[in-house]
Amino acid sequence: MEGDGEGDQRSSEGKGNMRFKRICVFCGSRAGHKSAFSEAALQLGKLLVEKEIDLVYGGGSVGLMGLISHTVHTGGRHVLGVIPRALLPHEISGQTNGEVKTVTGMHQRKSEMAKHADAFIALPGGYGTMEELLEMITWAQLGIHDKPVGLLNVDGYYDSLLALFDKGVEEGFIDRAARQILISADTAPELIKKMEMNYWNMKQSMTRSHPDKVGKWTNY
Ligand SMILES: C/C(=C\CNc1ncnc2c1ncn2[C@@H]1O[C@H](COP(=O)(O)O)[C@@H](O)[C@H]1O)CO
Repeated sequence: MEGDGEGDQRSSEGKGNMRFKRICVFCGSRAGHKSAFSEAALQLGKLLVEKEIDLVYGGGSVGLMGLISHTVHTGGRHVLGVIPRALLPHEISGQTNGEVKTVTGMHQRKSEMAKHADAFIALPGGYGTMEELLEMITWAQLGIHDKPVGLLNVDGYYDSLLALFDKGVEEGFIDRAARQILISADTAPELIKKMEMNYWNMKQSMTRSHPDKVGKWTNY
């Protein structure tokens, strides 16, 4: 991430200078029933191109994954698809857009995706997307990384998941501070803006809670 040098003492007003270079997007291997989901994937893809941000994703061209990767790739940005060998056959995942990195399994895939990106965004999706999102939140909570995690809540798709997280706080299972790890918004421009603004706060709070991990964040 640019604007993130050692000793950078910018105030909150200066945080707008932060710029992501590569974002990892988790999203459905299906397109879902509403056109709003596909439209959101296309809008996020176009925004990444406009903001000169590269894409890391799960590889393949199925569902929303195909829409966003095709948009970013044809828009001229670098696309890295990280795909387990077992999902590589075209009949399972389709043609991967951009560079393909083949890995042995799902665990290696996630750490590769995390290593190559400086922020994460989840679009609507199923179990796979939710599992990837939850793992990145958990890793942030444990101090394994300090990268922003965003949720694009298209058409309220994730309202009940967000309500469950709030319930987790209310019932004492999720720390109030850890609830702030996940940044959500209804549209891609709003989400990326919030994530850029939030990055510096997040880094400071992670440094306070995990001083031993400073400088070692990408230690998966
Ligand atoms: C099983 C089906 C398609 C499998 N094709 C996939 N190709 C690449 N990556 C995938 C695939 N399925 C899941 N993933 C990963 O999980 C996320 C999407 O899962 P979801 O359950 O569809 O939300 C995605 O981010 C990938 O990293 C036919 O459905």
